[in-house]
Amino acid sequence: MTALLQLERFTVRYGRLTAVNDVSLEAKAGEVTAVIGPNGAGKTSLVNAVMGLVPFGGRLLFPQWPEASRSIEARVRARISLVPETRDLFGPMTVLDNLRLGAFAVRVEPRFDMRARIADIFRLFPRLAERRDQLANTLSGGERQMLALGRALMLRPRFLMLDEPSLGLAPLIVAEMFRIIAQLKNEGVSILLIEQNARAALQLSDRAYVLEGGAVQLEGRAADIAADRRVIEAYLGMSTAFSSKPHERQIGRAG
Ligand SMILES: Nc1ncnc2c1ncn2[C@@H]1O[C@H](COP(=O)(O)OP(=O)(O)OP(=O)(O)O)[C@@H](O)[C@H]1O
Repeated sequence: MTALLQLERFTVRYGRLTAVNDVSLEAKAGEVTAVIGPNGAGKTSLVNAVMGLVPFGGRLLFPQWPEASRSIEARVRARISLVPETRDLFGPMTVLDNLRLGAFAVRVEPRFDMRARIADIFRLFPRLAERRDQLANTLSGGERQMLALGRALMLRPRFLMLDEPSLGLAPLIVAEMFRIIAQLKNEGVSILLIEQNARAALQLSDRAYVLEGGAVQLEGRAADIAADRRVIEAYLGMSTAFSSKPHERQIGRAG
């Protein structure tokens, strides 16, 4: 399948600290590509640099949209979207206005229909519809994550990057979030998924990369990575968000 994103010897440095070291990675069309790894592995640095928010070394290519690697604006115009770990909502603005801003870059396109797009998002997240006039900074953690994802979807992204969509969410909301990511995948959105919740990420991914200390330690089909003894010991032993045993579930901040 065709690659949407190709990284070659991709490196991110902050002064003397190398956060991402010589990473080669490919994300293919129609697939979910997961990047898992512990705190400080370089996952956020990687995805922020791919979006153009942080400088990088090495090669970054969007083979289908060569112009997209030039600037953040060009990436957005190519309908590449990032939901950052920090959510970055416009706190003093309403849910509705945050969604409208998500389509800012494409609102002049022919046949653009703001109402239809907002209706799509509200179908996906009925909770947001109920809170359409509420200010973003008064939403719960789970609602904020829904709004951040909804805002990114206003672009109708062809390539969606999600940085820790389950972070800080209660187990039920985490399950809901992964259900929606699976639905987006079924609708044909190509996704780069950064996650610490390795079990859930590997379940819905096609390919996966394990990042540690800024470098790729393992890569392959998600099913093979999930069956790898080192991954089971390091990442899957305690990651039990979907465990059927309540006492094993992760304790998350209430959504
Ligand atoms: N702006 C920055 N300036 C200096 N160092 C940074 C900066 N951002 C990140 N780092 C460092 O780079 C390394 C990788 O951080 P990064 O946030 O990319 O990791 P991560 O895998 O996303 O971690 P987490 O899962 O905890 O979010 C860390 O050692 C971090 O302290």
